[in-house]
Amino acid sequence: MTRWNAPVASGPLKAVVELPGSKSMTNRALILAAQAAEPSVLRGALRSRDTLLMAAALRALGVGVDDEGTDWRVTPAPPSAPAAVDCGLSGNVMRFVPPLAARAAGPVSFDGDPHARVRPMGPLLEALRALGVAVADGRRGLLPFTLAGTGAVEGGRVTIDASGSSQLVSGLLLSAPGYARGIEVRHEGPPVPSAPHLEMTVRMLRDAGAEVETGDDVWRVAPGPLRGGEYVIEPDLSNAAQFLAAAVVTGGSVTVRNWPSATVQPGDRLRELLPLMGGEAELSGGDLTVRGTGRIRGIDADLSDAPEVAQVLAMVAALADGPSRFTGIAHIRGHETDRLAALVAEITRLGGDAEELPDGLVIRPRPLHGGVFHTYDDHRMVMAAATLGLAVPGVEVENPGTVGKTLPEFLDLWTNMLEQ
Ligand SMILES: O=C(O)C1=C[C@@H](OP(=O)(O)O)[C@@H](O)[C@H](O)C1
Ligand SMILES: C=C(OP(=O)(O)O)C(=O)O
Repeated sequence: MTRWNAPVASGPLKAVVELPGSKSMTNRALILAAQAAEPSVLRGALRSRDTLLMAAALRALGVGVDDEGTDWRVTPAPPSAPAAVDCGLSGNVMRFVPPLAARAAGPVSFDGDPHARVRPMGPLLEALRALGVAVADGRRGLLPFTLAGTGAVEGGRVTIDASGSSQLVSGLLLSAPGYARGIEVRHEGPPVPSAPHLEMTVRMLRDAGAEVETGDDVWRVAPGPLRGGEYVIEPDLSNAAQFLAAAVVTGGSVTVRNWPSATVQPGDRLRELLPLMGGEAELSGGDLTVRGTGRIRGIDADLSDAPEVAQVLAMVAALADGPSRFTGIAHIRGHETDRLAALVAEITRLGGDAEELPDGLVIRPRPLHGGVFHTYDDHRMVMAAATLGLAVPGVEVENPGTVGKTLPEFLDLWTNMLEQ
């Protein structure tokens, strides 16, 4: 397995970064465009493992997807079977594709990377069963599984516990316009995380012409046609975390270009979170600039709305002048790896002091030293390690290529940021 020596910043950074498209928007646009009444084009689509797997899954179901370059063309078609879908390690693919594949007449099998086989799927599969779809899941509620649809899904009411992932709800909603009676999804259980991603699902469904009603832990999608057309994909703001954090860590300034002035992406919370940790954030002329002040402060933050930025913020916290507490993120134990355990293990390995909470972690800064930083096939562990490495010499990052999941150009962008 390859290792990458995370570069130390030689001083305060002054850099401008341009980021590729949002994974979550690209994957939603693909699923919606696949069901539309006419072809669509996605402008600024993200080319990464998770979006290419989504494109391949749709092609396996008979949808036309031309994923050359970053303007992707989708020619819709009713899902067809038999088909086999590789989910890789993508939560989007494993939760968004089955509700669409359920409409095919015949078997569609799903599998993924070894760790994908432990990510939560049960509530979604139970919901499909309740909607009349035959599901063969030998290891109940987990990958691999096979759906055997009849060519149509009746739809109707389901109640699920989506505390493990908001994607369990998003997946059901995104394909519901094609169900005979649409869907009503009710959540019962501990809070659903990642509210902005649910908002993204509702917005993108409505923009495509679906009728969606929302209430307290209940979502209704009416049956009806979706329109195709043009999807303009915003830059991935969750992937901005490490670049903007670099400004705070080095006491410099980093600008991310083309920051949307209004967005439902959870990464937009960086504008409020990084200032709490000692930076200053300014959105002007369509770009977001974060400036470090030379001081890094610990914080107490509920990250249930933005779990994707937890790992990078944990590294900033490990370099702060006081302790931090991050809560509301119990469910990230079910992400690409058990992210709470991984963060505690890696911070501790480098001499730090971190401890798991039932729903998060506490970090008490201590002088850190270099060493191998294990990344557990988790792209965001690589990005977090790079952030720490700016200030801690000798951080050797295991398997940096895993960034290909959402940002294949990460190492180039990082090096380029340091050389500006
Ligand atoms: O809907 C989406 O595109 C996502 C929802 C979130 O999942 P969780 O609700 O499991 O956190 C997020 O962490 C993931 O990266 C993408
Ligand atoms: C949790 C993540 O991804 P997913 O659930 O889409 O695999 C992520 O990208 O941080």
